[in-house]
Amino acid sequence: MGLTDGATCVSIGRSSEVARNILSHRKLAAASEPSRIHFGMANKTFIISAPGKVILHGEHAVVHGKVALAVSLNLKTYLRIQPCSDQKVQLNLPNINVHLNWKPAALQFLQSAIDVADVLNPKTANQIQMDQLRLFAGIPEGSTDTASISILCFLYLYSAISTSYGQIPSLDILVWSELPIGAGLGSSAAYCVCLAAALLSASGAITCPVPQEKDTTRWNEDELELINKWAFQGEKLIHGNPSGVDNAVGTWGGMLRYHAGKIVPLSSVPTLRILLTNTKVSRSTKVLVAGVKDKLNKLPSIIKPVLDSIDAISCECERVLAAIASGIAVDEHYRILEELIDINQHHLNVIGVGHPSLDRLCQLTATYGLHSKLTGAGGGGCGLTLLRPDTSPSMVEASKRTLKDLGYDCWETVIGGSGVSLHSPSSLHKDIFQLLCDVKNCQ
Ligand SMILES: Nc1ncnc2c1ncn2[C@@H]1O[C@H](COP(=O)(O)OP(=O)(O)O)[C@@H](O)[C@H]1O
Ligand SMILES: C[C@@](O)(CCOP(=O)(O)O)CC(=O)O
Ligand SMILES: [Mg+2]
Repeated sequence: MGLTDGATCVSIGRSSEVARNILSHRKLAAASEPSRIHFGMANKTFIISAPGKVILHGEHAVVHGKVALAVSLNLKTYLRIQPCSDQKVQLNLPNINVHLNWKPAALQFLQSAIDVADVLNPKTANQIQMDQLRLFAGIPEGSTDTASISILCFLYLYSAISTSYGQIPSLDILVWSELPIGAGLGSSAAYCVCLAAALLSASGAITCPVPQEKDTTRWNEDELELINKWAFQGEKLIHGNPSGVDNAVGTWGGMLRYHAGKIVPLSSVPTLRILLTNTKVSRSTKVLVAGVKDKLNKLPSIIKPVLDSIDAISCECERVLAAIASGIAVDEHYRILEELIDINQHHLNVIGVGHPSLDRLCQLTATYGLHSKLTGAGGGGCGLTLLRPDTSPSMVEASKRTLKDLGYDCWETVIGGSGVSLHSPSSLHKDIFQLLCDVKNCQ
């Protein structure tokens, strides 16, 4: 589908016939009139957001086919996309100080290296393709720094999506996140979900449901599925072996039960009060996930039962949350939730993803009668603390003060917001819009 900017008529997508047929068969293409995307000027900017996530239970075990419960956060990653009159593809990643541009003709060379057999079921990048992308970007072999990984992830999604669905024209992409990066709150997945949604829209593979003034819209279910699949390919590049839970939350939002690729939204959940603490100890999800796999391979009879127990914790937690939501024995069920948090934190230490900074978090909150565990990949990063409905504001303030004295960031969070969305600029908080516009525009 061609996405056009009325007067200036900037076409930003021409799907190949093959992709168009498949997609229209799946009702992915616009049903009637083609959608219009308005690019070019400040007021024609197009903005996409995807939320971060908190894993309540099941991190790491979920990589090995166990159940995880995860919920979206009110902290998001934002992507600004606009056409670039300068015949360039620009990538601005202000969080990590990356500002690059390429000639589309040069990127076309990359597309010939990416073989995409099935547009609805994207294949994982192979080593030869990754080497081509790396050489193209001038990234030395074995580089694992943040910038290199983020650039490779963009180049892969750009090349594979334009090979699959249609040439992506010159455009200026900026991704900025209010999430701490590399801290267990799913910034990598939010980055991939935003990129997948933007590039699929620009290629014409999915529609562009342009939001009304001051409004936000979302894609239809088939389109969300496609966004999620491509975001998962991006996560593979960043994480090595992701479970898919983070990109599922980034795509659909809300609270989910994730089990071996099966995503079930949880309908019966109480409003949970959660304190999030960022220990600011940096770590890499990829390294931690690989460490658990090594332990499992080395000591299967010891580690497997731990993962089974984490699975049981997630299932029990789901049951208890439903009971609380129905108002059944709320106090008693909160006690069970606290116990599950304590047990899981011990398990996560056993499988080697704890950290002294997280131990301190747990000990400190325990002095206030509160229960904490790491969330996400661990090894530092963030932990969550469950607050009861009746935990007093003074108790929360006191624990926050003590944690901040340790140098940690600490805030009570809002959970359960929507997944990947398209925003009209006027629907965004003006500070966020300003921030997205302040970063250098396409010349
Ligand atoms: N806003 C962003 N801009 C650029 N890269 C990002 C952004 N958010 C995430 N990333 C990429 O994701 C990586 C962090 O992923 P990961 O280690 O899984 O931590 P987490 O997902 O818990 O934040 C970063 O090193 C970077 O490559
Ligand atoms: C450890 C894991 O369960 C979650 C990782 O989350 P994060 O990247 O630390 O936000 C890995 C995964 O599920 O892919
Ligand atoms: Mg991640």
